[in-house]
Amino acid sequence: MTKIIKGGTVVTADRTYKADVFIQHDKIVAVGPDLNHDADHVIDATGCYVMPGGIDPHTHMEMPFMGTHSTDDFDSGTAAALAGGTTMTVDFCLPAPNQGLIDALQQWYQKAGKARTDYSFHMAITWWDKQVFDEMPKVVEQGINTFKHFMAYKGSLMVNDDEMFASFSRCAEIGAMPLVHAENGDVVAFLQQKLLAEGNNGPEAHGFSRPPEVEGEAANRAIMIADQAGVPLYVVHVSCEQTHEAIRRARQKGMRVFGEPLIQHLLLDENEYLNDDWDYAARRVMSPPFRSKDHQNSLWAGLAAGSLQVVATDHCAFTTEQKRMGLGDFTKIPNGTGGIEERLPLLWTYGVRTGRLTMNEFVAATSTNIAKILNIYPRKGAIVEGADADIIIWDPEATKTITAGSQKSAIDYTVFEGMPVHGLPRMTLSRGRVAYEEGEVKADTGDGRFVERPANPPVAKALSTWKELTAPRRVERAGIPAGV
Ligand SMILES: NC(=O)NCCC(=O)O
Ligand SMILES: [Zn+2]
Ligand SMILES: [Zn+2]
Repeated sequence: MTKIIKGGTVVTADRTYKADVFIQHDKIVAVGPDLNHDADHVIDATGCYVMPGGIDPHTHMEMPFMGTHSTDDFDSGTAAALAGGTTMTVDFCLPAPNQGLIDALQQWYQKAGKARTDYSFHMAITWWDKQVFDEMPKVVEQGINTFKHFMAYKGSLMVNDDEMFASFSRCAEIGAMPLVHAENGDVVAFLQQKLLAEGNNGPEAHGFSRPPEVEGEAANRAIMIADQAGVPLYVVHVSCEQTHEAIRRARQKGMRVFGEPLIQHLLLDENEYLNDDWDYAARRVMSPPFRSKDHQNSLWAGLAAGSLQVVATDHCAFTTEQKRMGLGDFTKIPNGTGGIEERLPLLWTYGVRTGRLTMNEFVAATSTNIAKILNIYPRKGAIVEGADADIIIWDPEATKTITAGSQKSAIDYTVFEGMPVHGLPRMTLSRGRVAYEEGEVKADTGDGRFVERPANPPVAKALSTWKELTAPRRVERAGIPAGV
């Protein structure tokens, strides 16, 4: 099976140029101007950009959380992904208390059997003892090189500093990278109880209970712990200047820290929680919460400056009925919002079309940077010979208004309802197959494949080399033997 994409403009993280793309089976085998290869299918990309498929490194499909499960599973969630130009998702495997990592992984492989996109997992460290320590290298052997730590959700997913330091140190030993959800869970728990006691029980109190300082403190703490453990760090859902500042400062000091804003935090602000309609506000409850416009400006600036690298979604979609579990007590509203179908069109419309990002920065933030961080580049995140043929044919002139009625997600609303977008995928190819075209998802349930991610990405190797070189060393003194 061969295909040729003709007449388009290839946009990658570092170049924009007129070129055709020739695909054989699941791989790109040639990229260049006016290719005259014979192909079984010709795809006309005149007037379109040809870009690497999006990679969303932060999703929660069918996530067991807060007494329920997120409603988009790997089937509906990855259908939505393809419709929005995303060809790979990375979900979080969450072991239950005392459950082994490998055991939990079997459950996630089973759930992900329904995926229509390629996928991988981050393994969450939700508790700590020798079994977890022993199983971490086995997880890495299975092609998972990232471990997630929740510094919030006290009493469920949260880990303490000692557990985090032990796990980060283990990551350093096995060439893996820790991720953190950075919020001070103890302070959040205190503020939640205080607000409830004062009669603040509506969804707006969710925002009051998680101020930016709570996030910035935790991010800074995780960064310093990672530095002591000698390991790179990836901070998920960076929502505010305080966290961005901590990341920026660390990077300026040479620390290997990455930051991931979400499309929701870039575009939706804290006023959403003040809406008169309880359902409207509750649907937007996620952690960290939406912030002020100043924080949004900081995140956009970080993407342009390179201090923040990746735009994700944290797609974790609950229905209105599920959100109503928190009527009368905001702490029981399942935390999470959707965005996997809208991420690329929104970032294009409000990033590229406004001049806040270049097209190349758009590709970097939605695909290439995370492919490098996750050590799957250039198999993913690139339009080059030998890469997987995960490609978007992007029509920069296509428009629509986002509405729940036409989304692929299984929930009954979208937090982006009514927002116009200008720039949409006309076609999405996943490993050379047409997976989405003109409104229709063509990939079947189960077409996705697990993508193995090898340990020791270049940044981890460089950092461990440097840490070894600069490690404290005993000064040898004449006449004083070691151990005295
Ligand atoms: N973000 C959120 O509110 N829900 C999903 C779980 C998490 O990432 O914290
Ligand atoms: Zn989180
Ligand atoms: Zn998340």
